[in-house]
Amino acid sequence: MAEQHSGPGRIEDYALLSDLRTAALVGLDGSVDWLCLPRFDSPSCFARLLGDDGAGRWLLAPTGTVTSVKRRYRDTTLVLETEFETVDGVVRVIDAMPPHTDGAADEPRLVRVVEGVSGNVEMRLRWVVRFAYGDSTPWVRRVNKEHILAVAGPHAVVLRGDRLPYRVHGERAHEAVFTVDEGQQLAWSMEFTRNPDAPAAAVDASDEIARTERFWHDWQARITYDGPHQDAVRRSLATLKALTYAPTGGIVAAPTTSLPESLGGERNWDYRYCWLRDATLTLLAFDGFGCTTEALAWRSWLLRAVAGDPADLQIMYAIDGERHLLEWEVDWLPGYHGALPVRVGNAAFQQLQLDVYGEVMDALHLARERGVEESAESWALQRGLLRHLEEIWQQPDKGLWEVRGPDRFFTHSRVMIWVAFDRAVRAVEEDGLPGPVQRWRELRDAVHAEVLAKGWNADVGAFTQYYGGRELDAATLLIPAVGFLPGDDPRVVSTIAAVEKSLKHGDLVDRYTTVVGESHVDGLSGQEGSFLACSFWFADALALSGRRSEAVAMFERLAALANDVGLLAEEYDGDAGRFTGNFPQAFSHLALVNSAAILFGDTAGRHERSRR
Ligand SMILES: OC[C@H]1O[C@H](O[C@H]2O[C@H](CO)[C@@H](O)[C@H](O)[C@H]2O)[C@H](O)[C@@H](O)[C@@H]1O
Repeated sequence: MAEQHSGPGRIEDYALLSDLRTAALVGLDGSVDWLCLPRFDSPSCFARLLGDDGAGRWLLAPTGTVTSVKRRYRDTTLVLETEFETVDGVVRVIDAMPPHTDGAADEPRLVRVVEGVSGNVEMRLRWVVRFAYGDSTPWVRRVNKEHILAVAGPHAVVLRGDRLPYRVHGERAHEAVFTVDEGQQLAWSMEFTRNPDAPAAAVDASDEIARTERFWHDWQARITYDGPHQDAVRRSLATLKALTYAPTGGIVAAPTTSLPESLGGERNWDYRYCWLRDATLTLLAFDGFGCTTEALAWRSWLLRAVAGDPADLQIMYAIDGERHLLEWEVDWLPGYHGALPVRVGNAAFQQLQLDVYGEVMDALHLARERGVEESAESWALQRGLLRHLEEIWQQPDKGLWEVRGPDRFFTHSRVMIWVAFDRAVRAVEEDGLPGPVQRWRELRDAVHAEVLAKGWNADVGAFTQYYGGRELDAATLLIPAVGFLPGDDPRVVSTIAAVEKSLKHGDLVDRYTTVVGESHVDGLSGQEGSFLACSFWFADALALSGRRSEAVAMFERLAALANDVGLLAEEYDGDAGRFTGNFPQAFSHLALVNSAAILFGDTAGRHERSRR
């Protein structure tokens, strides 16, 4: 009984399911501890991840002692198999969320099947539904022999299955205990419904699992990568696809909120939104591996989201393009192992982060280079963005790390402003698109000179985090990757050495220093884990500076940090040997695939072409 009421597992204990509209996290203990319905950014119906049993969960696991658990996705798909070994035998739980396909009028559904592999194993199904991030206990009733309905206000789910649970005396929970014999198969499905009085008809769980498997196999067949580390690259690409909201093409940074960047700390953020930075980099990753459809879908999303006045550009939007992501604290949830606050919404939507202009221009430029035809609307949008950038580029900003401290002239932001004007010039020179190329050339050259004069600090021997400062920032490792300077430029080589000395611990690289009393640049207390994307960027910078074999070895060690099913969180706490931050995170996975492209693909040419 104690286990039933305990808190969530380690972050690395979770596996991801997604139907391309929302996602679930399933623990090694067989418990679905996170699910928001019907969208990634909807309120949760299972939130044990940020609390305990009372915040909602769906457990399906042996009642007795489990002697070992093995887990895997079927091939490169998102059909998850968890095998529990007990003294009485072995059972396999199969979990899947059938993907939404274009135009289908289906609703999100989670399918769970248990198969008896050997012996006779007693299982417990415990179903605790709490809507509104654990705040709303539904009215649960057995409508007929086939289904149970849980309803509270606007939220409703239907549970169907071979062994429906009963209300546990004295608890707001439902349970079924039953034995699964060798060769036996039992199935359940839980579906979101907008019409509790007439929910959609029952489905066949095996068919739904087969459909899910087929979808992911077909999707993987489009990936063109045939280099080394296929498993890691394909799992990362599938994870990025799984974070895509199919109805609009928007991409969430992660499916979770408030998994802490430092265990027990306050650096807890809601990532269930579409950042232009993260989404743009994801687009590049997709496009580099043959997923042009996703690239086009994202470009349409961008055109819709940014439509209107370029001065209104935000750095992030909701997955449907909604602009207001007001941040609030869920004060009734205890947080992941006590890490408070739990936040919903993200105040960063109002920040000025100038790097975003460079990322958008770079992504659309590379898409053109790879044969994605430019559209009139898309080029008009880019010209509008550049017009606005011409007016604001001399302002300080919050930088790519979205600091909550004062605005500064962050070196990385300034480099990315250069990227924006550089790609504009090249659109005219190389692709024949119309525009005021001479003005853009002058701006490009002015920013370049400014960064070399103010971002480079000869005393420190590095490009610093912001003009006039002495602190370092791993984002400066991107300088060769975007073509601002060649990888073998002495200032780049020296910056790599400085980052190595101050921000790198083993293979793990911090974003910047968070030592209290030093910089306070981010305006937050406490420290954080090392940022996995920065760790991959370090490997990229090594490769681009000519140290390829070291880079490959580092890439391999970093890729090995993924959990048993190939997933990466935002950060890694090297001391605790644990994942921290939201999970799985697009930034980390796209850094992995971009590194693979640099190390094992033909993308190196991109950097050559980008040099001035
Ligand atoms: O750590 C402080 C900031 O953390 C979040 O931002 C980070 O995640 C974003 C999404 O992956 C990424 O685009 C950004 O570069 C990261 O710093 C959070 O969203 C911010 O509100 C917070 O200030």
